[in-house]
Amino acid sequence: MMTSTNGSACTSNQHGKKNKCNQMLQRTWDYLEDGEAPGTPRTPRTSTTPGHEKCTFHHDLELDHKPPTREALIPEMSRSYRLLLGSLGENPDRQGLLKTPERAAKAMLFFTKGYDQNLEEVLNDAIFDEDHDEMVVVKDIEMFSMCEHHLVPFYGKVSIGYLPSGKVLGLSKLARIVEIFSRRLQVQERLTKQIAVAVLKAVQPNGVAVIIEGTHMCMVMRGVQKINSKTVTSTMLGVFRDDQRTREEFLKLALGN
Ligand SMILES: Nc1nc2c(ncn2[C@@H]2O[C@H](COP(=O)(O)OP(=O)(O)OP(=O)(O)O)[C@@H](O)[C@H]2O)c(=O)[nH]1
Repeated sequence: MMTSTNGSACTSNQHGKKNKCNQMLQRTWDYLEDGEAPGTPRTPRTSTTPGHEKCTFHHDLELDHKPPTREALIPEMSRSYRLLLGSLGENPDRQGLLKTPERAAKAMLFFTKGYDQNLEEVLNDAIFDEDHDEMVVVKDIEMFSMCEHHLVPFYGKVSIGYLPSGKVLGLSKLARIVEIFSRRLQVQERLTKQIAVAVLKAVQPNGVAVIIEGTHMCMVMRGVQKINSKTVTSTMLGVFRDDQRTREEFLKLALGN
């Protein structure tokens, strides 16, 4: 993990592109104003259950806030895994498999625990006023997610950069943002964008850049079985999108050894 300060970092002011950057950021802000959590499907909230107003998990699933906790899902999930074992021709009552449905249910809840987190709670107000307007990069953040097409893992590393505009974010919070959105059923492209938009929402910087390098087990263990293939996705917002030098500096810092 690193924070990089480089005297040659460019800002939107230096390159006279502030208006263009602002337009880009404004479009992203318009997008944010529609949704409570970045990337959350814009479905109408149906529940008024007190205490669950910010519950993106139930929002995502369009449930009416029942059951009240994710743990309450375990019995039904366990029953589903038991059926699955039977479908595989296994005997779910044999000694080695007796607790497997419940273990599998708990594991799946862990793999998708991001549904139960929201940005505000995770940030915990660790946003600091700071007169620092040069690039901050945290690179090689480990990421584990679940492919929404095959329900198998994809994993890799995430690098995040932003150009502060009066506020900086606690460094660990960048990694926590990765956890919120990776611990869900995902596609890599959406994950990349959600992370970038969350950083934008948190500190309203002059720009955000996110790059993810992922290995998809659905392409490794099955299907096309290409064990060395890697998928690289990026999202560039604000000055990172508009200014080539800024983008190049980020890529050098994020991808360089
Ligand atoms: N764009 C994108 N595609 C993904 C991601 N994860 C998995 N996929 C792809 O989703 C596609 C699903 O294709 P289908 O043809 O419906 O499913 P399939 O028969 O299992 O496909 P194969 O994997 O080619 O065997 C595959 O091409 C996967 O590689 C992701 O994060 N982003």
